[in-house]
Amino acid sequence: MFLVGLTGGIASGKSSVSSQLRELGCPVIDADVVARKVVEPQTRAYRLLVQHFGQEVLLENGEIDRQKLGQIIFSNPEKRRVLNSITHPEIHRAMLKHILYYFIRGYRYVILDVPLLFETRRLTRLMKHTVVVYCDPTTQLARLMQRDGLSREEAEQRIAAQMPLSEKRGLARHVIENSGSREDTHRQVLRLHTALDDSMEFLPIRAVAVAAVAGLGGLFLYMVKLLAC
Ligand SMILES: CC(C)(COP(=O)(O)OP(=O)(O)OC[C@H]1O[C@@H](n2cnc3c(N)ncnc32)[C@H](O)[C@@H]1O)[C@@H](O)C(=O)NCCC(=O)NCCS
Ligand SMILES: Nc1ncnc2c1ncn2[C@@H]1O[C@H](COP(=O)(O)OP(=O)(O)OP(=O)(O)O)[C@@H](O)[C@H]1O
Repeated sequence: MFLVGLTGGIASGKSSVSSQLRELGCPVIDADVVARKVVEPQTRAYRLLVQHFGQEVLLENGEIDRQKLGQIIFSNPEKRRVLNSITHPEIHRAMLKHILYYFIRGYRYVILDVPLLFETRRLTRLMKHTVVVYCDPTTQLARLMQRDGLSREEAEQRIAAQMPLSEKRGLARHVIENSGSREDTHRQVLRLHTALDDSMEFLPIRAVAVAAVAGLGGLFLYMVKLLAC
């Protein structure tokens, strides 16, 4: 099995592309969804968040107030670093479990939708393919302001909290240009899907695992036979 890292900038269109890939039958793990699960009440990350950011980042029902936490961390790099140091190890652990699930089910590849893929070098090294969903800066800003109801200043702050999208584009093996129409993007997604389906596994891990188990089984039987003689 191999891993495909799908990334981009905030509001560049990752979710739109990943939902099209899901419709084509690809397994996709969404880091934003995982990130929400790992900070649910009773979790370790939740307790650490309350310890560091205080009760004021909680809603009345005890859940994390994501809007409030977002306002704090996107305007303060040090607090963002603290949030990342609490959540990222938990996110990576949970994603590994999802990957194992797909591995056991026999999928050839899994797509990881990770906004901060290139900001986290440890993860990047594990990817056979990297895909950046790109759109031009003006379009990105306009889409972000419209989708999240942010002022220009707030939206610019959030974009500045990530590695520049143009830099990410230079690091990726595949680029999906999403400044144009949804149809245009869909055509590129279809091409990417074909490329992934045609991609060879560098190391057929599944076959190696099966061979290793079969080999150990054979050795065991041989030993049993020897001892029985
Ligand atoms: C800051 C939080 C509370 C805002 O929650 P909210 O529901 O409003 O947004 P959501 O989680 O859907 O994220 C939206 C986008 O913001 C960007 N973003 C999120 N966290 C970060 C971060 N720490 N640094 C830079 N950009 C970020 C990503 O592009 C993401 O796709 C939340 O994003 C969070 O807990 N972030 C820390 C975990 C993280 O790094 N998640 C990104 C996936 S690894
Ligand atoms: N080709 C397109 N044409 C018009 N609107 C688009 C296009 N692609 C995406 N959008 C819109 O732009 C916004 C951002 O897209 P999307 O939510 O897919 O981005 P994202 O990269 O997943 O964002 P985030 O990093 O915040 O999770 C959404 O409102 C989406 O509907």
